[in-house]
Amino acid sequence: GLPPNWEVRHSQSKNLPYYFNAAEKNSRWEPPAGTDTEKLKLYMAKYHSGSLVAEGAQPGKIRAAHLLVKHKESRRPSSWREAEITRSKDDAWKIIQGYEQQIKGGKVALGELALTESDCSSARKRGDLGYFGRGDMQKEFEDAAFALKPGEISGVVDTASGLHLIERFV
Ligand SMILES: N=C(N)NCCC[C@H](NC(=O)[C@@H]1CCC/C1=C\[C@H](COP(=O)(O)O)NC(=O)[C@@H](N)Cc1ccccc1)C(N)=O
Repeated sequence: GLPPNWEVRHSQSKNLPYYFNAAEKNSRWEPPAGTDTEKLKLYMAKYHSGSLVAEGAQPGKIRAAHLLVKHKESRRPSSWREAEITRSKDDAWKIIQGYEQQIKGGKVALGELALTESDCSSARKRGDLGYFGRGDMQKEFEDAAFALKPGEISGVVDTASGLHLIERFV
């Protein structure tokens, strides 16, 4: 709800709601102090029902998380977990295949494992890479990610960074 005398109006030109005070005859873009923002968010969601897309989604972009296991042949054999990564590529394969079995066996979520095991800085965000489009990631990663349906998890993807498992969200 809004404080007394305030109402939400709609700006056709900007296709955005604005706040109008009938008593003071002034208007503003941001909600006046004392607005119950929880209800406001609900109102916004209802108001835009259907037209409100997930924040940040743009056509052609997807959102995914990954778990990266680097090895000594990685283009940058270092990470927040390990200053110098010396495991062999073979060992990295065994490790990430174990993770794949745990994840696809429903034992643990990819994001949960990424938190502690991923050699990418996105580990602290459970591997979440945010939205990205074609051209942002290395080709093998991009092709694998875009081939997934939302909610699906890839097999092991081999890039110059290392070995990845990818979970596509959107
Ligand atoms: N959102 C974007 N556009 N960020 C730029 C991505 C650059 C891109 N990266 C890759 O293709 C691989 C696959 C995913 C992560 C990644 C590699 C590396 C780890 O490997 P390394 O580079 O040490 O070899 N992690 C990153 O880049 C991180 N900034 C990803 C990230 C971390 C936190 C929040 C968001 C994104 C590339 N073209 O090299």
